[in-house]
Amino acid sequence: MHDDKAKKPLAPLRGRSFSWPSAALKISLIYCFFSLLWIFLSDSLLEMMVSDIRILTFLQTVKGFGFVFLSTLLIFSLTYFYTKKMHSAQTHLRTLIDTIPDLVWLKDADGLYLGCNRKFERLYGARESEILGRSDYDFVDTELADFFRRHDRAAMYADKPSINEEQVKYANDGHTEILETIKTPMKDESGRLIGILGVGRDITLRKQRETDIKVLTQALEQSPVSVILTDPERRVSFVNRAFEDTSGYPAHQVVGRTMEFIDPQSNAPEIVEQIRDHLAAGKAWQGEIKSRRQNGELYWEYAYLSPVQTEEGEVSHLLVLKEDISLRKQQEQQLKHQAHFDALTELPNRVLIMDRLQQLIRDAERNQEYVVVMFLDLDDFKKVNDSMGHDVGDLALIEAARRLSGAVRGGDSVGRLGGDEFIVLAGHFSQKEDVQVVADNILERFRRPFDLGNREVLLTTSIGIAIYPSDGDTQSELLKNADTAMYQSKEQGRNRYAFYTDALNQSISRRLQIEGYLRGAIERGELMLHYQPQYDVSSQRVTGVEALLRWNSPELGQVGPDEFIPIAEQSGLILPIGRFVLQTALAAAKRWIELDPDFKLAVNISPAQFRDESLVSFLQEELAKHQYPASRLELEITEGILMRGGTQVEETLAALHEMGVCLSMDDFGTGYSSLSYLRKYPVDELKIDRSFVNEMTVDESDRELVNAAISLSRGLGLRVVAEGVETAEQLQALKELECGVVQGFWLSEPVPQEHIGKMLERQARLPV
Ligand SMILES: Nc1nc2c(ncn2[C@@H]2O[C@H](COP(=O)(O)O[C@H]3[C@@H](O)[C@H](n4cnc5c(=O)[nH]c(N)nc54)O[C@@H]3COP(=O)(O)O)[C@@H](O)[C@H]2O)c(=O)[nH]1
Repeated sequence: MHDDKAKKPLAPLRGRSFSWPSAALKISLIYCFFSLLWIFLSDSLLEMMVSDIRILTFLQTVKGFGFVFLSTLLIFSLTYFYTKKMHSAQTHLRTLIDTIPDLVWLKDADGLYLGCNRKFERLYGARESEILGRSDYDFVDTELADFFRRHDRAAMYADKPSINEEQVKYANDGHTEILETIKTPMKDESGRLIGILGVGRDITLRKQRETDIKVLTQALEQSPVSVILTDPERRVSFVNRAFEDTSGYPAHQVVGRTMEFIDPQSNAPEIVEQIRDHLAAGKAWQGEIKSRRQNGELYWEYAYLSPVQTEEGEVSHLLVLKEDISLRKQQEQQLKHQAHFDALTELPNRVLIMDRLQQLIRDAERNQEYVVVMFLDLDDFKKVNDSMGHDVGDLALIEAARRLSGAVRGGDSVGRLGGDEFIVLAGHFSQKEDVQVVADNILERFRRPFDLGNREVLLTTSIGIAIYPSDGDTQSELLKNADTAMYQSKEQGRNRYAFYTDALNQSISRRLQIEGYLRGAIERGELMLHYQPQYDVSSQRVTGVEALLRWNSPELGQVGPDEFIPIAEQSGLILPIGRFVLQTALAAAKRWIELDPDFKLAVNISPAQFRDESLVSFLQEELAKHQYPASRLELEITEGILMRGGTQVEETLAALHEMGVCLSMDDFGTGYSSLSYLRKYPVDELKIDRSFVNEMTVDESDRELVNAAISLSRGLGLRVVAEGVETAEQLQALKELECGVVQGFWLSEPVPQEHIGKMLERQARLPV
């Protein structure tokens, strides 16, 4: 391999004469032929023509000069002709080598450059003449030069062309290329190895494309979306892993087979048709479809079907992308369900019920029928929730929903509006009277106690009924009016139903008006207190007063507390109002207690105030602020508060008692008048309701009841106050029954604050 000849550098590619031997031979032979011809012909001819030896000698000399001249001319012509021909052949070859976009070089067996083309010059940043006779080690780092050398040798040893890839950096401008290099061992005519011819082709772009295709293939393969590629006849040529995983079909079972993209059995015919039409027209289609897994299970997919076109516009493939959207569909279903159904009871919620009502109204309008809207509210549900906990409250709501659903006909709807409010919609009534049957049926079902976590609780419902078209012709109007009627049934004593009426509507409007104007009445200074004196029967002196709230509304005029206090109760306004009353009354009574240390201030406390957990601390603060003795304050509470009972009520009562605040049971005799409350709770006073006092002089039984109340109080050591004394006879009768304290219009109506001071100052006595 390493022979001496091979080591000798060959002429560079530029200027090398690869046809020189044959051209030289041709010239020599032609010259030889013509010379010999000349010699033979010219001498014979001269000898034939000239006999004179001198002339012959002269002519031969001339002929010799002529021969030299002609042969010189011939040699020049031939050399010129062949040199020109060779040069042009070389130039062509050179141009060819320099023009091809590949790198071309020739190295001897020792790795010394024998020639290279222009592109190669750029690689090493040197002229060919500077490269010749030098090796790669003179131009690139050792590692790369070793690499080149290794591959050169491999090709030479193998004695056949070898291909390898290499990355090179051009010395002229620093850019890099990936080359596919073909190294071919070069031999001379005798078959001796001269060296190695290298051709390096820039495959950077091809490589980049290959990488791109690889990445794309990997991306398709790893894509979470199912990818299917088919030919125009729907024969599958590729499916990715997501397709296999989602559909359950392994690739080998589908590739090569014809595939339908949509299952006509599971999808709407119009969708199937749409897809077929689109694809037939060479158009893309996208949308939701139902697909079937290999195991037969149906699932939702979002599909994108698109014809793939060649540059010429021919459909070469169909690309199908599909995403499993079953989970999203399921969530959508859930959301839809949540948007329309109550999570606890599974009943339709307000949105759906309003929708159904609208539908019922439309049907009823067409068929000249009635639609019934029943608004239901569970009575005392709050009590269940508060006393037994929300979990039990939830059980009660579920059971109520079950009972309501069982009480209506198949086509009727039961819904939950929220909290303990339900709605029943019943259509197709031809006469209003039938409505009562449904309402009675519902009430009947609530008569049985609810079994709530090992406790039996009686939970009734109040129903308000509005009927289309007489009570409204829109859903919202009917619902509002049914709600209004429901309040009416609550007020009428609960566990009953009430029909909506116009009068009812008016009373509700008034109620709403009052509530509206009552808001901010304190801040606007519209509320004030009057005080009604209470007289001690034995001393005949004013011993105390009852604080009574007055509201002078600029818009509504004087509104009585018996009208606005219940509204304040229901709207929650009673809390700030109640605080205002206590603060104002304590501020006024502070002066009165200075005039009479035994003076007693009575203030009405409503149930909502009593449920307010800050009542005790508020009172403590106010009593301290006004330096008013707790024992001189009396809170008038109704039996209702005690009836509701519960831990909070008991704790508040105990705390008030502890503070020394007196408790008076107001309106005694009108409610259940359960004597057990008097034993159970720390009550200090009974206030006999004015309805008994009013009648006691005309009705013996009322007199007896008053007598009984007084005796009971005496027996239990309680103070007794008779209210509503309107006549001298009534006062006399109470005196006879030895009633302790009296109060009433005959003695004094509720009066402004300044009157009380004057009364106390002049030590006003009972009118005789
Ligand atoms: N929670 C609060 N309730 C209050 C407050 N102020 C008043 N009220 C309650 O409103 C109801 C109506 O009160 P009012 O119109 O003030 O009537 C009181 C007296 O004016 C009336 N009364 C007194 N004597 C007579 C009489 O001889 N005849 C007659 N027809 N009425 C009379 O009785 C009402 C006082 O009743 P009572 O409270 O039961 O002692 C009423 O229920 C008030 O409690 C308040 O600030 N907070």
